[in-house]
Amino acid sequence: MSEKGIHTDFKDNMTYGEYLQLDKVLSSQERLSGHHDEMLFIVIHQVSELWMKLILHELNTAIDAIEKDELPEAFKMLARVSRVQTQIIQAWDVLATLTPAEYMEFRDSLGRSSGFQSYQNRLIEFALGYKQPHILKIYEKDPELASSLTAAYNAPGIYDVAIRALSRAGFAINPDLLTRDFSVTYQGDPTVADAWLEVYRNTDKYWDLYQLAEKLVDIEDSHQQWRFRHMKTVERIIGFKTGTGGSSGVNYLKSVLDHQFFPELWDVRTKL
Ligand code: HEM
Ligand SMILES: N[C@@H](CC(=O)c1ccccc1NC=O)C(=O)O
Repeated sequence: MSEKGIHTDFKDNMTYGEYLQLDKVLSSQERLSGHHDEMLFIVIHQVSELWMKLILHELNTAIDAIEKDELPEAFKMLARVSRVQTQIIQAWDVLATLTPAEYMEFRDSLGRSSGFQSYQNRLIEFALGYKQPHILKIYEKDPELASSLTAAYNAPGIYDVAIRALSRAGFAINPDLLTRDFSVTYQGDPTVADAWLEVYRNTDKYWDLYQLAEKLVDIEDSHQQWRFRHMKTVERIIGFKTGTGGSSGVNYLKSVLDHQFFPELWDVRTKL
């Protein structure tokens, strides 16, 4: 687990600012409009992107751990993801102090840029299994980004590896699911529903799989809360104006709330 020893260029007299590369981090808040409130807008996005970086780091390592049946290690990372999600959900309270009039003072200086282009948000949604072909087109002009996004797009998401763990634990999972085309968003399967039902009915016997399922529910729940707070904060700031990224705005953000990442983990609750 430890990455110690990879780097050999430690400096005895290294300072706090050098270690954290604060020269780069703290010189990256350029208010294009010069408006006072644009600082809040930039900082909230940068903080969110930094937390997304940690989410991805944990989520991708958790995916590898689940593939290796190292579930306790995965739980540790998924619990951390949940805590970080709490932070980015609460960040909306800070942004909500931005009034419509304040935002309109600098909105034009954002041009056509939009959170729609957040590369890390896409990677998170891919890791959670939400794949939509039109998303890759957003990044066509940047071949480097496009190729690493495509790799994540084609790779199994966390729910795909959880389904493979169910199969390894002896559940009769539809074999097509184990080697399916992972670039297609998972649509649900009765064999997976049956397996989770068995896990939830026999929690003592399948304690680790039950823990895994509940950790996944925590993460989906929080991801949806984040999306909902985004949608509602956007509504209070720009109402139903169209988005700078070219979408309908709030109505588009409402429509993505419909997607369920781990459908059987929600359905099982009705059956218990
Ligand atoms: C005043 C604040 C904000 C407004 C008015 C706003 C507005 C919007 C709108 C209208 C969209 C739809 C795409 C478009 O047409 O532009 C969008 C997408 C998005 N925004 Fe924001 N946003 C705000 C703050 C944030 C913050 C703080 C984040 C955090 C990183 C963020 C992340 C995203 C993401 C990831 C999407 C893509 C959502 C998806 O496609 O599912 N936004 N935003
Ligand atoms: N889509 C927003 C603009 C926006 O929020 C934004 C612009 C540049 C960088 C990040 C942004 N945040 C989230 O979408 C709007 O329509 O006002």
